[in-house]
Order: sequence, then C-alpha cells, then structure tokens
Amino acid sequence: MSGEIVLSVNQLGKSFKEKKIIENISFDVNKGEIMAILGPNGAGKSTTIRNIMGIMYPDEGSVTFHHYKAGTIPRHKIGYLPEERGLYKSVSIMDILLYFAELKDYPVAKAKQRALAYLAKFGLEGKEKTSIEELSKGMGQKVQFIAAIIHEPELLILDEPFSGLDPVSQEVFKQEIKDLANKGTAILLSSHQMNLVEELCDRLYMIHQGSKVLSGTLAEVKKDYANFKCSIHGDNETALLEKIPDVQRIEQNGKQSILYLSVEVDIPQWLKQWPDGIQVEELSIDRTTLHEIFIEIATGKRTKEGVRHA
Ligand SMILES: Nc1ncnc2c1ncn2[C@@H]1O[C@H](COP(=O)(O)OP(=O)(O)OP(=O)(O)O)[C@@H](O)[C@H]1O
Repeated sequence: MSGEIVLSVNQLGKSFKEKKIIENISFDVNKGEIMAILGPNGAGKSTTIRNIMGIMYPDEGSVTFHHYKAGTIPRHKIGYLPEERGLYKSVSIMDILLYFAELKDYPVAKAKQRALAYLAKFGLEGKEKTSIEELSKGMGQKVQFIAAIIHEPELLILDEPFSGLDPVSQEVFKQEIKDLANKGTAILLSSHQMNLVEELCDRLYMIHQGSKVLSGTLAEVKKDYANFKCSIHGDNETALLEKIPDVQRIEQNGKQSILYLSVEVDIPQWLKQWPDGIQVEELSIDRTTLHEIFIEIATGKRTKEGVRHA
C-alpha cells in the first residue's frame, strides 16, 4: 500500500519583507504514510503548509500532487485542517458538514452517512442538529476534523491537529489518523508536541528557524540520534563515572547523574562492564525522546555523529 509518492515538496522557500521564513524545505508524503513536520512555535510549519495548500505562493521551489503541478492540483482530493479554527457559528453541524462535502463535489447522501458515522465515533451522536456556537472548543475541532475528511481525500493535511484537545480527544484523533493511513490516505501533519507525534508518525521532518535540522523514518532517526540515557541516583565522583565505557557526556546535579551513551550500546553487556564501586540507589535507562533530540540539536549540543561534549 505504501511507497507511492502522493505529495512532493521541492526546495520550498518563502520570505516576508526580505526575511526568510522557510528555506530549502523538501520532502515527500507517500500513500498510507503519516509524515510529521515538527518544530517549535514559529519554526515555519504553518508557512510550509500554507505554501503547499496554495494559500501562499512560494518564492522558491515547487509542490506536486501525483503528477499535477501548482495551479492544476485537484483540490477535492485533498483534505485540510487549518491552524485557524472556525466554522460558521449559527449553522447546524450536519449542514456545515454537507456544505464542505458539496464544496468538494462529494455525493450528499454518502456524505450524510459518513457524517453520522463520524459524529458517533467522536462522541457527538445525536448532535447533528446542534449549531456550531453551542459546541465546546474541542467538540468544534472534532467537527472541523470531520469536515476535512468527509470527502475521503487521498491526501490529508492537518495543521496542529492536537492543539486545544484534552488527552482523551487526542487519543481519539490519533487513532483516527492511524486508521485513515492504514486505509491508504497520505497524511501530512504538523505539531510542536513532539512526544505526542513520536508514537504516531512513520517519517518526520524537523525544522528549526525555517530550515531542516533532521529528517527520516522514525526508525532511522532513532538509530542515528536516540542514544540511551542512563540516570543514576547515588553518591558518585565524576572521575569514577568517566571510567564507564561508551559514555559520551555526563551531567551531574548532586547525587543525580545522567550518562549519555553511544548509539550502538548493548545495554546488558554494557552494565557488566561497569567498574567496581559505583553507588546505585536508583537506576533507569531510557532512549532519549524526539523532544530531547530537538533541544540538543537546537542548542548545538548534538550533531548526527553523536553528542558533543558539553
Ligand atoms: N504573514 C506573515 N508576515 C510576516 N511574518 C510571518 C507571516 N506569517 C508567518 N510569519 C512569521 O514566520 C515565522 C514562522 O511562522 P509559522 O506560523 O509558519 O510557524 P509555525 O512553525 O507554524 O509556528 P506555531 O507552532 O507557533 O504555529 C514566524 O516567525 C512568524 O512570525
């Protein structure tokens, strides 16, 4: 099912008042795949998406949907959840969903069936006649999500789909996004909540100040960057901890020590190689998260080759 390129973004660049906001942004989104654009507030995620959607015109680069180039892209094959939320306030949920379906030339009877099924799935059963203004923010976001997928798009673009949602609703959205990808939808989503997306995406493209800092499949990124992190609680001299093999960097704060390890460490073997005399009251070994990797890249502590000594 996956492997076929649906969306291709090539060397996109955009400036506002001569300030480069995004530069050299290039990635593909395949059928049945969840691709995440990650980065902190102001990194350029929404600008990238708006250039893809044709809401803004890029100064440089191009966007292709299958073999269609900008200006000829069949928009009804794309679903879009913009960052700016908002639906007509005094209209009923069903009317708004059918309106979106009609905009995309999708058959009304089929749209009605899909709308009812999705409302039930998102805990809004029986609310089809409720007007938008009566809904909570999260409920409104669910309706807007349904509006983005009502016409069964081939490509779904979600700008910060999880913002403003409670953890239960986030899980509902995550599951639905996974289900859509499993059925073959190509999905591009943006988020600054890296830990949330870490469990969801197949590939990621991390941007910082408008440029790529990291990209690849989640497995590739984890292999290249996600070193182990060993936290030890105990009274230990730095000099003794430095004798432990494969430690690239040590952070110490009182009795708490964090050892950053090389990528290819075999943990059971590594534990056997510890020198005598290390005090351990508590110990935990975890992989570093995407969020931690980002912080280390952004602050210059880490390169692809490994962690720089602090
Ligand atoms: N129309 C505009 N005119 C001038 N600057 C803009 C415009 N739109 C965005 N910017 C600037 O471009 C940068 C990137 O903004 P963008 O909204 O793409 O970031 P983002 O990664 O989506 O951030 P967030 O997570 O906060 O939504 C920001 O510094 C923003 O101030």
